[in-house]
Amino acid sequence: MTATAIPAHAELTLPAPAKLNLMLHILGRRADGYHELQTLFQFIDYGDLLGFARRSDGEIRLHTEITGVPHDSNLIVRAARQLQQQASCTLGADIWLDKRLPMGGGIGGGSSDAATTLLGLNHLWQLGWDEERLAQLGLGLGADVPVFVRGRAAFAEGVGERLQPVELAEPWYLVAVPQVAISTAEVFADPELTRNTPAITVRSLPAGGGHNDCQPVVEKRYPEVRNALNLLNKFVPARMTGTGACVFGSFPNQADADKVSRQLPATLPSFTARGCNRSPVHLQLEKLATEGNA
Ligand SMILES: C[C@@](CO)(OP(=O)(O)O)[C@H](O)COP(=O)(O)OP(=O)(O)OC[C@H]1O[C@@H](n2ccc(N)nc2=O)[C@H](O)[C@@H]1O
Ligand SMILES: Nc1ncnc2c1ncn2[C@@H]1O[C@H](COP(=O)(O)OP(=O)(O)O)[C@@H](O)[C@H]1O
Repeated sequence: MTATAIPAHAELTLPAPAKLNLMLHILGRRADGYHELQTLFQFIDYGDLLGFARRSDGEIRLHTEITGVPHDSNLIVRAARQLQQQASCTLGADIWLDKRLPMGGGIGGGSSDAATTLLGLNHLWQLGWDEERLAQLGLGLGADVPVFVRGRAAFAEGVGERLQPVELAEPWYLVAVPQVAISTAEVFADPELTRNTPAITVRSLPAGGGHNDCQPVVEKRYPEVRNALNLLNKFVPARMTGTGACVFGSFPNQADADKVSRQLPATLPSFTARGCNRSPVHLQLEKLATEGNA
């Protein structure tokens, strides 16, 4: 990836935060092969940044390249084009991305970029779409897009599209990034995956907050993830997010999280960030709306 800073002439700059799956239970497999899940999503105050500027010629141009992701396959471009088409909007957009989130790590960078694009262009193009409509469009781009569009920590069911907002503690997290790419499809296709965890309700979360059914399968296939969990478990109870590879632990404050981060080996990069029940992108858009009304 070439690091293109967001230029000064961007009209709007918005964050695209990461998410953690604090637990992820697999209840069964649907007829279409997709898995029924129950998961708890919380955002962290760490992520990518996107810059937007209107174009009058209707073109959608992402000016930042991500190695291995062709321009037209990038979720940002796909989100922008679908919104433009469905809203019959004649305006286009220049878009810049400051990519900070590791890709394919289970922290939802691509989905969050797509959601921030929908929210940002809805604002810039003055489309007036509500979150419900944006979330429905987002679901077609990926199962995790709706929660980023809604911007509230949530208990999710189905493939992640049925969302119940929740108020969780907002600790500091240390997120360790094992240097391995994991295919979500491969994890869900594993014959050893547990697919029959009994359903719970958001009011009956098990002590310890549940578990991640994908973790044992990933630990078995990827020693890098197993080692990361073992290392982090020496300091704090550690868990994997999504289908991996990232693993995380929670801390009462930033200093404690940073201290452990510094003790991890250089072969295991990590970062620390605050958990948040409201997505930073929504807070920023609300701030803009307040300033606009002032
Ligand atoms: C399981 C989660 C939890 O957040 O994992 P992460 O991607 O964040 O790690 C997500 O919901 C992932 O959703 P999403 O990111 O849309 O999944 P995709 O990459 O499109 O899925 C790739 C493949 O995994 C399988 N798949 C995915 C989701 C699901 N609920 N059941 C499945 O069986 C399907 O075979 C699908 O074709
Ligand atoms: N803007 C984007 N950012 C990251 N990945 C993208 C983007 N657009 C498309 N992708 C593709 O989506 C895949 C999953 O990305 P990502 O959301 O980072 O993973 P995860 O859901 O595991 O956190 C990437 O490997 C990449 O091929």
